[in-house]
Amino acid sequence: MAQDFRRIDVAAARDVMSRGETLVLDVRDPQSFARGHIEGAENASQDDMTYYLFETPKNKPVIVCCYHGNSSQSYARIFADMGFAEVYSLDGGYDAWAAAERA
Ligand SMILES: O=S(=O)([O-])[S-]
Repeated sequence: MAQDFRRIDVAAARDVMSRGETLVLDVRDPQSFARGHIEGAENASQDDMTYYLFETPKNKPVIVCCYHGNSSQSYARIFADMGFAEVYSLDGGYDAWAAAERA
């Protein structure tokens, strides 16, 4: 049975990223991404998803980030359904990440 994705907060996302190579996929629009993003994140449109789904090793942790943590869950589910072992959706999205950075 496919693993489900997990929702994580900013602190937990930082923990995952600190463990090593993690694919952080930011699914926001390019302008928002250009204004600020999680260091090392890749900006992915819906059209880019096939590439990431097929070119990313299934054992690499994937964190999906959107604006507020809603649409990222749909993307995270796709990765989980495709057999990725560790898939996360960032709760609160980039808004929460940026707020934590400012704190
Ligand atoms: O607004 S959103 O969190 O669904 S991208």
